[in-house]
Amino acid sequence: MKRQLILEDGTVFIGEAFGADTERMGEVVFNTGMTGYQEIISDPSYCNQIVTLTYPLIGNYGINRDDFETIIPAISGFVVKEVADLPSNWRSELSLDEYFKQNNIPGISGIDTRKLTRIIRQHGTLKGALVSIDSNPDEVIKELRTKQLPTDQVKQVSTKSAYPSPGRGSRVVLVDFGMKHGILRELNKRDCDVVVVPYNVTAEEVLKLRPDGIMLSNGPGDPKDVPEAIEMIQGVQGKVPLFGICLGHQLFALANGANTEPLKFGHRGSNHPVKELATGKIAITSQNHGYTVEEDSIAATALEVTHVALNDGTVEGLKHNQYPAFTVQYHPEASPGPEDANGLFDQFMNMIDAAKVEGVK
Ligand SMILES: N[C@@H](CCC(=O)O)C(=O)O
Repeated sequence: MKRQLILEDGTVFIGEAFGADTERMGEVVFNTGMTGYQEIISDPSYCNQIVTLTYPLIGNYGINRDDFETIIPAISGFVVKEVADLPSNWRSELSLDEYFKQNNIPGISGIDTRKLTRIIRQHGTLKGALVSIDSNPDEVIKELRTKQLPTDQVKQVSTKSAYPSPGRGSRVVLVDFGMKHGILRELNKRDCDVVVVPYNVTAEEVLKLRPDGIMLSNGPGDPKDVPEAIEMIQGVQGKVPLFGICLGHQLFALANGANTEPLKFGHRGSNHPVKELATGKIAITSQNHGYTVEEDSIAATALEVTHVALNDGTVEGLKHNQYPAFTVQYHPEASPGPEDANGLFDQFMNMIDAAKVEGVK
């Protein structure tokens, strides 16, 4: 069966349908990772996005029980050059086609993903739709140009109520803006007594849980669409050590008076080099973000830039000058991707231990 991928700039791609027989609209973005498609399709930060992978053969090791980043995937659609019909791996339980059918996600293959990626790079991120071969492209293009995509993605993917993930170590309140399981895995590995809370938790509710540390998760969309989280961060920082990842990093910046802005086409891949300014050390990192903290907005705040991207010089890490609080734009939990930055979770544990002895100031 044929299917169309239509972009708001008027480009129409025709390819083979796989996955669910349904139509979806979303922001079209590309990821350059050569492996890790299972983690990518289950990363809640891709909510409302149609993702294309630049690596040409996808699905060859199937879908397994262990590599999910969430239970219910939030991605809107998937675009590949070639999809493997017969996955081969000892852990594989489903093909990509079967998984997408089960989760009502449409896919398209047989597309020139190099051409698509070039269009996104030149035009910037743009809206697109996966529609049936019978749809009229002109009507779809008109709809893409006039219709706004939803801005409540964080609400869509965050937990509705708090739940524990118990351990015997430090109590960490993990604010779920669309949390990847990898973050919870890293905290559990360190025996943290984690309480996962919804995105709209108040500072009072967080402090009532008597946390030793607060973790701000990744999540989809524009950080400016989550004002309640900015207020919460202002109410907890300086009282408890804090660590933020990706959307959590952007929200921390906004809470301290810095600004965020959209990148032309984002950073999405598993080999983005990042430099730590204090040591000059380079880490190869996993990234997935469409927004960035505006560098010029930081000077007037109590924040300091700790890390920068080597590809384009954008801000990749921040710390607070007075409080035990630091954040990164990239993904130290990896999944997928390199684990060079995993030590940041240990840094957070050390910060928590120091605060237990010395207090937070
Ligand atoms: N949604 C934010 C953050 C992504 C994330 O937290 O993974 C962005 O695209 O910049």
